[in-house]
Amino acid sequence: MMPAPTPDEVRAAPKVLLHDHLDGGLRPATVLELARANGYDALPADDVASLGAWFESAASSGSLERYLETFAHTVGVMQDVHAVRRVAAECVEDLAADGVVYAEVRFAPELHVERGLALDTVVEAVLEGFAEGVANAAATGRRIRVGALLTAMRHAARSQEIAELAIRYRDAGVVGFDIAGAEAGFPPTRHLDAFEYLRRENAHFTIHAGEAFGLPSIWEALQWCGADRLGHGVRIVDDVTVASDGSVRLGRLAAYVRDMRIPLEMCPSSNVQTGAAESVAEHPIGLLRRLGFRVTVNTDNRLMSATSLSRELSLLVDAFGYGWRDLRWLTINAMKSAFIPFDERIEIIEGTLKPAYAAHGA
Ligand SMILES: O=c1[nH]cnc2c1ncn2[C@@H]1O[C@H](CO)[C@@H](O)[C@H]1O
Ligand SMILES: [Zn+2]
Repeated sequence: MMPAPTPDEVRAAPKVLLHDHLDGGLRPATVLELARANGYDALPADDVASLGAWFESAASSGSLERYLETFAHTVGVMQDVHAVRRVAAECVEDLAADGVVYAEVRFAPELHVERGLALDTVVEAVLEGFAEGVANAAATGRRIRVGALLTAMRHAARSQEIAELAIRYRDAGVVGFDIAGAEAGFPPTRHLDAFEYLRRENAHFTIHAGEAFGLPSIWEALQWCGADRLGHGVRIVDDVTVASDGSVRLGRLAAYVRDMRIPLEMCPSSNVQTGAAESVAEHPIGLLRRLGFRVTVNTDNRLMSATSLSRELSLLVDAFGYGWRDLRWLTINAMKSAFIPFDERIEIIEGTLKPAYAAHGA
């Protein structure tokens, strides 16, 4: 038996992150500083430790709707170019320090226009911040590549506009599109026009589905909207039957997801906080990985879950006894599922990921 990967080793290993929200990953100290600088006076705590603890506990309500309420305070301090750019730069620095070599970071431009910013300005500020973060990381010897995903809010009606924005910036660092927000009552087909437009533009998108609502949401996301990947997708297990003798039967939707290698952007800690999973040990990721679904591991919101990608992976090492081969498989799954061009994905897999995991015997 190979020794289990330690938290330090997992942090040092190159990792790939597909599902991380910019407005869910601020440093608590930055939230405080920006609030002071912008006159945002609604923060629930006024020191770094209590504010960090507040986010994690307020987000652990067992409901997605209550979890999402905590974003009022991060979005609240991200309403000017300086703040947005700073948060984006720090995000990349933090991911690079955690050993992430490729990340797709998402945000909803429409949430950052309360004080008059134009949508284009928000996107440009984020992209500039990413470039700054990449340069700062390089100065400390860490190489990371970052792409942006533009998110439209599913309860709102701006998805077509946001999809057009994603296409406008596709050659400047935006690699895809997403919808997020409360899932129950807001099915993906509400935004069918935007998805059809993106498909005509040969663009990529993922859809938050199967997190706080079940199979119909996943089915619409794939079969009506044409999503390339699923944000979370945990409820796909509702279409998997495990008999008492251990034999497994997949329903038609689960079979489609596995057969078509649809990437599942799974976020263990976030799912426990919103009640989508009972605990990390009982997270469907264990079963889905065993069955060979294209599982990827993600952070969702590092601030609200007080986590990092290496921590999420280490939680799985503890819960499921994952070793280096499992970590390599999850990481390569994620890189294969990225929205950048095929040749660039292969280069990261062959040039960076495989050699590093081979050094651990995987
Ligand atoms: O796990 C999630 N499920 C659904 N929506 C989410 C999740 N995490 C964050 N957001 C929503 O996405 C917006 C843009 O980043 C956030 O403001 C939050 O409202
Ligand atoms: Zn999410």
